[in-house]
Amino acid sequence: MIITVTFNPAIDKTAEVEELKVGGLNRLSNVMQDAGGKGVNVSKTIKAFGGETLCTGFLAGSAGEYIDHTLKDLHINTNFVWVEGMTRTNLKVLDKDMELTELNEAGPLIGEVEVEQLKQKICELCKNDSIVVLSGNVSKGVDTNIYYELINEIKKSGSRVVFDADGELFAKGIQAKPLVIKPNKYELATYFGVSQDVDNKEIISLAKTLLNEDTKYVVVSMGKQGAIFITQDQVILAEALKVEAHSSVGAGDAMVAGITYAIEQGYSLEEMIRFAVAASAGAVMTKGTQPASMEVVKELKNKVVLTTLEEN
Ligand SMILES: Nc1ncnc2c1ncn2[C@@H]1O[C@H](COP(=O)(O)OP(=O)(O)O)[C@@H](O)[C@H]1O
Ligand SMILES: O=P(O)(O)OC[C@H]1O[C@](O)(COP(=O)(O)O)[C@@H](O)[C@@H]1O
Repeated sequence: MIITVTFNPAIDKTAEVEELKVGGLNRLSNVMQDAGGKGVNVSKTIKAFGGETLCTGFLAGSAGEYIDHTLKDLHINTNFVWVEGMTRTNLKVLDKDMELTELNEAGPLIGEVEVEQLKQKICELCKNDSIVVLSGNVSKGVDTNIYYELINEIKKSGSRVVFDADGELFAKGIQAKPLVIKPNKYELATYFGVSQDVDNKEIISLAKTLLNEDTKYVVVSMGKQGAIFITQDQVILAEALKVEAHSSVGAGDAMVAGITYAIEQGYSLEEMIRFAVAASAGAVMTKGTQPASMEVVKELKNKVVLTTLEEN
């Protein structure tokens, strides 16, 4: 079972505008909304692959109810901790050139008691063959040490962790050595304090320092430039697929879902990469944060171009 944890889910509102005018009036078209947030998107994608998944995290108010119902309608198991306030709504605006502007709310304030409830719930849900995806921002009131603590607890139960966060959450979380880390290029550059224009050679040498006895995969996603998969034995560059883009929101989450599903299914590294890159390209082809179907992903995965950059 793949368990996803979303500390700060969101209704993702995606809308289009000809040209975004900062400080001006923008009239939006093609507005749509999805149940979102990083882990929620991962679960939606796993379900689209035919996998079994459960979503946990915090939900609040009518926006939380919308997310819970939407997931249940998709036959995704949910087991959230309900808190006071309102789950956030994040606005994603795409202009005619597919340039994306994201306006993400902070989310409800979470108290220590609720954090403890969620920690306990996650520990109860973990079986020794579970894979737990910890991804995304946390709301106010949650200590940035949270992922570090959770990864340690989850590993004690014998479960494996796939981790996708940024800033302090990332910096602290990776110290607990999750199985997989998926920073994007900018998150990696920020963590190491290097230029955002970092080249592939430097990305690889920095990412390699994050590998250890437990962290076996570091995946650096680079948007349209593809992704680099780094393990102790191999470094593989996967080009992004050239697809008709409708929304890149959720592409990273689809990649995380692809990696997680591949690990659960016991795919080879090459199959994992093909699957993850195809899943992310498939997500780009759909509007909003809708996942691509398994049929589309299977078709796309044969088109992924891989280059082995290093092999031991
Ligand atoms: N415009 C695009 N066309 C095709 N694939 C894309 C595009 N944008 C992203 N992807 C795929 O999605 C993956 C994750 O995207 P990225 O933007 O790096 O993640 P994140 O959302 O976590 O920042 C990329 O490695 C790539 O394979
Ligand atoms: O938790 P964060 O970092 O605020 O991100 C939340 C947002 O990220 C998303 O999960 C999309 O993430 P990606 O584009 O990185 O896949 C949205 O659904 C959501 O609004």
